[in-house]
Amino acid sequence: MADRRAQLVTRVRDTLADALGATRTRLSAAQADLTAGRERLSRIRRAAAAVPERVGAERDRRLAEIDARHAARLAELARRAAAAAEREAPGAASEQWPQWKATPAGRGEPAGALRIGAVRIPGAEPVPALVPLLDSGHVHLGGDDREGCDSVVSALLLRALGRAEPGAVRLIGYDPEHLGGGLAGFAPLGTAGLLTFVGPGGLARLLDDLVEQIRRINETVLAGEHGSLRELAAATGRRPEPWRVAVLLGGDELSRHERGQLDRVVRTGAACGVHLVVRGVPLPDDPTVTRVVAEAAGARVGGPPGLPVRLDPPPPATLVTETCREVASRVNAGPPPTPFTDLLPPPERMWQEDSATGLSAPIGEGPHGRPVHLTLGDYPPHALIGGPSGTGKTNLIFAWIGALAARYSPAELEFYLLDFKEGVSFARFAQGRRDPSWLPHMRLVGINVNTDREFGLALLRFLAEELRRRADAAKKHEVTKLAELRAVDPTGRWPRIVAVVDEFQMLLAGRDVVAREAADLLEDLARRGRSQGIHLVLASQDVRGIEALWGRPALVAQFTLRIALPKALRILAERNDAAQSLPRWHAVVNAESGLPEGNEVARIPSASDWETWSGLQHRLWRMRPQDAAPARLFDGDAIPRLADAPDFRALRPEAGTPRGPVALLGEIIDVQARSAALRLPRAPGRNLAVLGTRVDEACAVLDAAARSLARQHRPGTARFSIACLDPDADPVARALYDDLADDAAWYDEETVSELMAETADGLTAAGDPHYLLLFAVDAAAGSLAARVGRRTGLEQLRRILHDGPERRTHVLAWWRGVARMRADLGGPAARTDQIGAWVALDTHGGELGSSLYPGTGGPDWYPRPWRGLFFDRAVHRTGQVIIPYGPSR
Ligand SMILES: Nc1ncnc2c1ncn2[C@@H]1O[C@H](COP(=O)(O)OP(=O)(O)OP(=O)(O)O)[C@@H](O)[C@H]1O
Repeated sequence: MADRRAQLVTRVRDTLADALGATRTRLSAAQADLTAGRERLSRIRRAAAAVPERVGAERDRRLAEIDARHAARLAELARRAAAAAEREAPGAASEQWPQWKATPAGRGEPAGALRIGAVRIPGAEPVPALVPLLDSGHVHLGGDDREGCDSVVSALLLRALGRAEPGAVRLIGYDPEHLGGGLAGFAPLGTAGLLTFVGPGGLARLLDDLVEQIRRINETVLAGEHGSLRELAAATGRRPEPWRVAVLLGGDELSRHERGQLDRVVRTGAACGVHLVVRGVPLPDDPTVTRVVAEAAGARVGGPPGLPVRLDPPPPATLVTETCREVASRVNAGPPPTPFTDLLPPPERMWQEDSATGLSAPIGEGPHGRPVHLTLGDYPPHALIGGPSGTGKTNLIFAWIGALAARYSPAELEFYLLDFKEGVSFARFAQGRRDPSWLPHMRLVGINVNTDREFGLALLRFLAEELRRRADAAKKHEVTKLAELRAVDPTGRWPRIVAVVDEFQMLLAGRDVVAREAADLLEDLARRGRSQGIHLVLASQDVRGIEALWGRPALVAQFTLRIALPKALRILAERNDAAQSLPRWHAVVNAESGLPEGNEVARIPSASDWETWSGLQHRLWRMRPQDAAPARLFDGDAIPRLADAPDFRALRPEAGTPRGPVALLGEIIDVQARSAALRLPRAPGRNLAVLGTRVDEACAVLDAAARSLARQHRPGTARFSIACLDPDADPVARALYDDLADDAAWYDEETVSELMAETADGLTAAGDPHYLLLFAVDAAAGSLAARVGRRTGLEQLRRILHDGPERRTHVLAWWRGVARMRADLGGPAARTDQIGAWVALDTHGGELGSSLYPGTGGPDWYPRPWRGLFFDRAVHRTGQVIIPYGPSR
């Protein structure tokens, strides 16, 4: 029992132990679960707690991002708006006052809008607040901030002035309450007529006047061709009318008429450059009206309601007055000339015109901005230009030549130009050392010809010859005019010729043969040149020049084109005094022989300054035909060189003995730079005397003669005997002796008698040519007076002079005076026919009379430096002026 009990107890104990164990296990499992659950819970709680924080951060991040993008976009838009404003209102239109200066818009460039302040945009840079005015519309100011309005008015006016060329903006003020006080700073403009005030009660008249201007501009300036002055300026680059800005500052209520006129101006003014800036006068609603409201609380522009604007401070008073003073003084100084390029066709149209019927080119701008043309052809054929010194004659010639040269190719037009006043400005048409270009149309430029009237004569003779050639060709083709000749001979070269002679009165001055022949030639050319395409353009600063022509009514009548510069006298017809009131750089162009009804006033551009001219010349030079030769430049102040002379270069040794060798003595004053040539055939009298005391010139003549002769003989086939009797001539004679080398022999005072004796004795047969070059031969009179054998040296010399030439022995001798030569030839009454040719230097015409020159009294010759008069009795009727060649070494 006890066992059973014990067993039972044990079993129960076991069972309980098992149960306890199981329970413990479960408890610990449950506790583990509990811990895990708690942990999860706390994790979940933690996680749950983190969710809103994250969402918020994300939201904030996104918001910040949007803000930043917005701000950047706003800044970008503001920057773009500012950049656009900068473009729309460059320079003076928007610059801040401390740096402000006038920056006029270029020609044809729109004037743009004007800044009055800055648009306020919170968080962004301010954007300039612009108001369109010039060529665009009108501005109406309102609001109780009077000072704000005043500063807008002065800012607008100053900026408008600064954006336009001086004189291109005119202000009309109507300020009945303050009698102009509001515009006081602009008063200096009044001195140039750029600011006018209309008194109280004058509004109707002012508006009537504006309406009338608009009507006139529409009718005569725009003339149906352009919609507005802005379009005209864009198309042509010219602005023929100023902008007119009427500033109306308050006043009484408008009458019906005034209101009607004001409405008209608002609607139609902008196209004609007529604008209103108005305060205290209502303006009708119109797209052209910009409203600015300035209140104490702030200003707004555009609208209503408009954009909020912070107005700029007013421009400093000194800036306003200084600017206005400067503008006025520029205007008072006269209008600036139009640019030279206005006279030129665009590059692709250059050299496209045909000159068959005439030559036409603009010379400047007329009062309405239209070009004024100069035409040469059958009518008018020739032109006279007149104006006192400094009024722009030379410049006008440049402008005209440039305008023609750009239109017509060198095959259509040639120029010959002669300048009788001192100066070299025309030299640039020819090739120079500084600038290798030349004007391809220019055939001849004569400068510094004031003492060489013969050069003018040479040009006229040359043109007369050309006229004859053309007339002959016309006759051959049975036509009468150049246009017809060109039509029947299309392959011929028949350019029109324009010969310009500046200060031409010099040519006609004096009553000598040169003046007489020049006047005759001019008259003939003027009369007949018209139909053969030869046109004369004569310019003079001096009324005497014109009077020289006036004596020949037939000549004057041909010059139907007249161009008068300011204050020119006598160029226009008698009662036509239009030139007297011309402003600077203007000309009256008149193709009706100067009758008042033919007057056209042109503003002449500046064409003669170096850069302006060379721009065109270089362009045309690059276009020149391949075979184009530079113009001949005749410079009266320059000394030609024998080595450069075309006639000298052309000389070659002939096989055998040349039949008629030539001695070149100097350059002829003519169109082709030819040399004066003395032929030395085997014929009596073929000797040369150089007469005068000038050592350098005399040496130069003998030197050129000897060198040119030597060039025609092969070495060893001619003799040159050089006798030098004046130490001053020694260097030249020695250099010649050295250069002629074995062909030359040297003689001096001691040996000259031997030369005479030996030469005279050798004159029995014609051997090799022998040239005696005697420098200052009269200085040897003493030694030549002595006998050598049967005869004196002088007798030998006379014999050589007499018999030598037929035996190829020629004397080229320099005597320091006519009387000395005569003495050597046998006394005052001695014959001189063995002196077949002479060159007179400082020897007066009167001394050359009797047997040396045909007729009585000798030639018209007044000695001048580095010139000689050459006369060859075998070929000349009158003497020929020559320029000795410069030293050869
Ligand atoms: N249309 C013009 N616009 C601007 N400047 C000009 C104009 N015409 C001439 N000039 C200037 O005026 C000055 C005198 O001009 P120019 O030499 O042409 O006068 P001129 O009548 O030929 O005088 P002169 O007979 O004394 O030589 C020059 O400096 C020239 O540049």
